[in-house]
Order: sequence, then C-alpha cells, then structure tokens
Amino acid sequence: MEPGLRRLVVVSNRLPAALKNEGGEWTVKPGAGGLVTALAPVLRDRGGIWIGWSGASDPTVDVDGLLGSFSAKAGYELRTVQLTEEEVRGYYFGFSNEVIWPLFHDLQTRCHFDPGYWRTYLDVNFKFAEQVARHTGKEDYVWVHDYHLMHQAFFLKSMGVKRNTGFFLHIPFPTPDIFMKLPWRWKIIQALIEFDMVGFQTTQDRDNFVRCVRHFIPECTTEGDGAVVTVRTGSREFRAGAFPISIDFNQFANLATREDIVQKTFKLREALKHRKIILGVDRLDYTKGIPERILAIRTLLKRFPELTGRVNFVQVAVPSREDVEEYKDLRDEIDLLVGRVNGEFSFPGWVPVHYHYRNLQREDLVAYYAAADIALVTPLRDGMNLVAKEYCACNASESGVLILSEFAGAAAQMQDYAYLVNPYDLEGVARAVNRAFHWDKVDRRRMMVGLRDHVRSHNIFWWVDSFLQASFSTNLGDFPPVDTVQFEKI
Ligand SMILES: O=P(O)(O)OC[C@H]1O[C@H](O[C@H]2O[C@H](CO)[C@@H](O)[C@H](O)[C@H]2O)[C@H](O)[C@@H](O)[C@@H]1O
Repeated sequence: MEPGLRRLVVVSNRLPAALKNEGGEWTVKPGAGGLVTALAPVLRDRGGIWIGWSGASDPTVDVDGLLGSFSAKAGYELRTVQLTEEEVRGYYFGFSNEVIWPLFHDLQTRCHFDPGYWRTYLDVNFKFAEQVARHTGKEDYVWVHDYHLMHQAFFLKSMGVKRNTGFFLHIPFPTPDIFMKLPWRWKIIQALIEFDMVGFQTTQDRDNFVRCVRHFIPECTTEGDGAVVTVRTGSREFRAGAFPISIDFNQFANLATREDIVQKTFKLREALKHRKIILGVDRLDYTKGIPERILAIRTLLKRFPELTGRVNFVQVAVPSREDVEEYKDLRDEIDLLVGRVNGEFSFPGWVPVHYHYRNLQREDLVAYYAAADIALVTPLRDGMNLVAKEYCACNASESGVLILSEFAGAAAQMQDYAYLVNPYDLEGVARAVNRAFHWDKVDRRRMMVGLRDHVRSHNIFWWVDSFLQASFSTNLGDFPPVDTVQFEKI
C-alpha cells in the first residue's frame, strides 16, 4: 500500500471522548481539543482507530457500550485501555505528572522520583502496547502522542510485533544537564529511538533530544539540515523532526465574528468600562507562571502609576489536576496574590485583577480573546502554548498585542510579530505591558496581521500533514528548518 494512504492508528493517554461521572451516572463527553479536530477527518477518511484510556476506572461501567455509540457517530473506531485506580495513580498522576511533566519543563525540584511510579508506568505502557498489537496490522501507521506513552515502540518490538511508528512529544524536551537527573534516563532514550519518527514542537527540543541520544551513544550521527533529520545510532536509523502544533484557525476566527459572540464581546468590554483589557488564560498549572504574572501586574502599577484605573487584568485559570497537592497549593497562592494586589491598588469603581477560576465554554473564551487589548502569555516553560495562537485567530479587529514568553514553544514561530519577554523578569514584563498600552494603532495592526497570517497558514491541518508526510517522504529536503528563538541581550 502507498505509505501515505495507510490506515492511521492514533494512540494517546486520553481518547477523543471521555467518560464522565455526573451525579452517579456515566456519560460520554466528546473532546473539543485541536488534536481531535485535526485527526478525526483523517481517521474517518482513511479508516482508522484511536486507542486510549476511557477516563473511567470503575470496572462496572459499560465502557464499550457507551463509547460504541460515540464511535458510530464519529466514523472511526475507538479502543479503550482499561486502567485501575492504582494504575492511574502511578502512571498518570505519578510518573507522567510528578516526574516527566516537571522535569521536561525544567522544574526538577518539583519531581518525585518514586521507583513505584516508574514500574507502574512500564506496566501501563505494556498494557497499551498489547492493545496496539491486538488491533493493528503490518500495513497500519501507528502515531503515538505524548510523554505518557514513550515505551510503545519499544514494547511492540519486544513482543516481536513489526509496525511503522511515529511519536509526537507535546511538551518540551529538556537539555542534557536536566534530562540526566532522571533515574531512568537511558531507558527512556532506548525506548524513544525505537520509533521510526520522533517529532517535537521546536528545533530546540529536537536538538536537545539528539544531544541526549549522543551522550549515551557517542557514535550517533545525524544527516540533514531541515526540520527533519535522519539519526543513525549504529543499530537504529530513525527520523527526528520539529513540527510546531497549531489550531483550527478558521474555527476560532469564524466564532469571533459570529453575531452572538460579537455581542458577548461588547458586553464584556462594557462591563469593564471600556478600559484596556490585559488577558491571561491558562490551565492552573505551575508551569504557566500565573503568580509571576500577577506580580508583574503589581510591578506595572507601581512603576507606571498613570495606568491605575485605566487597565484591567483578567486572569482565567481553568481547574486542572485538582487532586494533586501541588496544584491545590498553587491555587491558594494565586488566591492570596490576587487578594494582595487588589487590596493594594483598588479604589471605589475599580479593581485591577479580575480572577476567574473555572472552565469556560468555548463561546465565552472566544469573547474574552476578542475583547482583550493585550494577551499576556507568559509560561515559565511550555511545549507550544495554543492560547497564543487562539488569541490571534480571535483578534478580528487586528488591534491586539501578543506579549509572549521566550520559553513557550510558540515564541520560535511568532517572535517577529509578538513582544517576547522573560516571565521571570517582572520589570521587563511590566515594561512590555506599558509599551503595548501606548502602542500606535498602525504598528499594532502590522504585528497582528503578521501573526494572523502565520497561524492561518500554519494551522493544525498543516501540522498533521507535515508530520505524516515527513514520516514517509523520500526527500527530507522538502521540510525547511523551523525557527529558533533569538534571545535579546537585556
Ligand atoms: O490535562 P492532561 O491530560 O494531563 O494534559 C496536559 C495538557 O496537554 C496538552 O498540552 C500540551 O500539548 C499542547 C498541544 O501540543 C501544547 O501546546 C502544550 O504546550 C502542552 O503542554 C493540552 O493542550 C492541555 O489542555 C492539557 O491539559
């Protein structure tokens, strides 16, 4: 079969539909993320399967029945991997979120290197690989997503199952000095090099990975100077590439100009008395730099007191991993900081920080994006950060300013038209916001048009095509290099 027409099998921790227990009853909720939007049509057209965890650990739930109806409507098969509560604790909350997540975001002091987590991670990866082996054939292309499932190709090989495999890491890949802290570092490298294609968000991530491989296998060589290179380690030859993920630009852009959302946007601006809106939208996670951002707003009001009463900082924090102690502590820290800053600067009729800790409906999120004059996207580290791209897609007025962390993957692509900042530099962020506040309309438009053009052309469909084409192409010269961030000397 022609390589590009093979059946696609997507493997990820979460399925595109999740089982949720609401008031004692289990229901199926379709996922709304960009990955689902992009992959669903490919799976439908070529025929395909999505393999993942259902989200339910209760053995009495009729998982297949519930997901069967979703599958029939979606037009592709879903196969679940059933996990016990203990497995979810060790593999997902433990190894994935308390070891790999902080380490790969350069926050090694937050890691809990528990050997029990590692063992459960391997057991669960083996369980996934068994399902992949069972439901796929030699002609299929198996595309594995993210750090939860780095051992898929390795276990398939150990079972003697030959499959063409690709892996995409959605989070950053750290530099060797950080990666080497991982007690199971060699095992992870050994597992990753078993994929035929290993994809990253940025060139920097790809190069960090290759440097780590070289630490263990000094004879490792690379060939190519574009986004995708061929890596040879003696026993193995595989590809490693940079594929910056994106969003469905048109979906966001169309929503932002829909009449009811235009009304919502106007009402939001009216409620905030048409002051300039500075917006932050994040999952509540310590990698997102929310406390630092609130402190930067405090610095802004101290250094530029003339902005008092003229701006509103709106921070939306979407609840996440609420059972984990560190996330509870972070929530308390943010509550406290918001209270402090508001206590320090508010006066009758004005509070500087509007803080919303909740899940927003897509329509409300788009209205916030469309209403915001400045988006403050300042993660301490981020694989890509799709909020940056969603903001641009929704900025139909083409008058907004994107202030973006140098440490978000998105910075490499957006640096020419965004205002890049170091999120740890509170004074620098405050200066950037002040400049953006005073920025001339013509300049703002020029920057936003540049950003929108880029996200429009490099959208999520472009991303899927690039990854799949690069997996099969005979000419890697077809994939031009992806930019790297240029740090300013400040
Ligand atoms: O909530 P989880 O299931 O634990 O997943 C964590 C987050 O994963 C996704 O973010 C990552 O992928 C994005 C798209 O490639 C990337 O922009 C981001 O930097 C990565 O962290 C997902 O988008 C989040 O909603 C999940 O919460």
